[in-house]
Amino acid sequence: MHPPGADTVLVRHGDLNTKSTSVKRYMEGLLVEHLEALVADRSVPGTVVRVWNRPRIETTEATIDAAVDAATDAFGVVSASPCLTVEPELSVITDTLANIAPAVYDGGSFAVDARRADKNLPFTSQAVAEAGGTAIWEAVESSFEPTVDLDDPDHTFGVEVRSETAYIYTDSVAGPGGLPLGSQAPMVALVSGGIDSPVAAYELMRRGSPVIPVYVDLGEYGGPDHEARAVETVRTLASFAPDHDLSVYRVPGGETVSHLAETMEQGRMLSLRRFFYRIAETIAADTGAQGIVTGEALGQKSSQTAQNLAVTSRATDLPIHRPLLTMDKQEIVERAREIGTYHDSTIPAGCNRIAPDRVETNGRIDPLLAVEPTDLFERADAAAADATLVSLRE
Ligand SMILES: Nc1ncnc2c1ncn2[C@@H]1O[C@H](COP(=O)(O)OP(=O)(O)OP(=O)(O)O)[C@@H](O)[C@H]1O
Repeated sequence: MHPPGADTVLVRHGDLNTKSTSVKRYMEGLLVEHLEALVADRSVPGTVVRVWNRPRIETTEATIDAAVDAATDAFGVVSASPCLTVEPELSVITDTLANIAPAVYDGGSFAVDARRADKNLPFTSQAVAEAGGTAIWEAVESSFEPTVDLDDPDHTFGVEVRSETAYIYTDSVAGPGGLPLGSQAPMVALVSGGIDSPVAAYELMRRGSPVIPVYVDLGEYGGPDHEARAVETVRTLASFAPDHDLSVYRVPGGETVSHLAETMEQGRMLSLRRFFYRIAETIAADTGAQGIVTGEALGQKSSQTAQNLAVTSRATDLPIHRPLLTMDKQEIVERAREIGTYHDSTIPAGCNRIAPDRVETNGRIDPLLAVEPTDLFERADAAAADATLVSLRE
């Protein structure tokens, strides 16, 4: 809940603080641009102000919650607080705390968490905490029996005093953390539209890599809503990145998928993954992407045993990033729900089964190469060359 009158969002970042001054300055610039794009895309009125260590969004009280949502969707943001801004004077700060306390305090323990960014101010953060605590106490004691708990309070009144302004807040909303989008090189994301691959793509975005989504059309094995699932999940990912183009590369793979199904029994699923990776590699070469991201998790499927990942990975020299490798399915599902891709991922796609009756769990490269179509990679290159772009803009 925001304090009455809050019209500014204070934005905190985390991993940027481990960087050198020049890198941090560059990344803060990216973060501010990204915040500006999110705020504009969601028609939140206001201005993003670039301040060393603490960017902020100045908006209105009516739109403060939407501004907090935008800030906490930005990659690199650890948390954001809707704030009141006042003069950095002790009496003004304590009066403000006394004014907002009755609206946000409804019993239980409280604490004042005071910080001072400017060491030249004529009062300490301890003085703010003590005077602020007294002011809050006196404002609510006629209606409640307040207690102070500095370790685990029910209510925290935050005060951050900087040389020009003091920020007063009662809530901190968690952001995704990570690094600003665009601070790392782009990656090709193989997106099937299932539950896992959109989460994997999101994780790379969270660490700063824009993704180039690639969906391989499986032809008669895909089912009527297979492509829709992929495109809709990417649309959700794109809502976190309005300043990046997430048009989907739709690659016609149906003919090769049918060929694999007709000509291979053992190893078919491994060759299919090798076909995907090779397509991704080709598109990466065209787009400057520096790696491939997939939704694979160790042992989740027969094609994802340690042996099979070793065999399939040999199809490309590019690094294959598997951010979900060690995650359990339930964790991935929870993540998909948080991000908002879960619903579209569970649209029944009506896929036909490609997997053979007896699945391979212990693949080895030489036996596989003996049965795999010799032109598999030429097929992948040709399919990638025939890709069409699905724009997400209506
Ligand atoms: N049709 C496809 N187009 C693009 N990439 C795909 C496709 N099918 C699978 N992949 C990639 O290969 C990975 C492993 O394939 P798998 O068969 O496990 O996918 P899935 O279960 O259909 O979907 P997901 O892994 O997204 O839940 C996926 O996470 C995804 O990165």
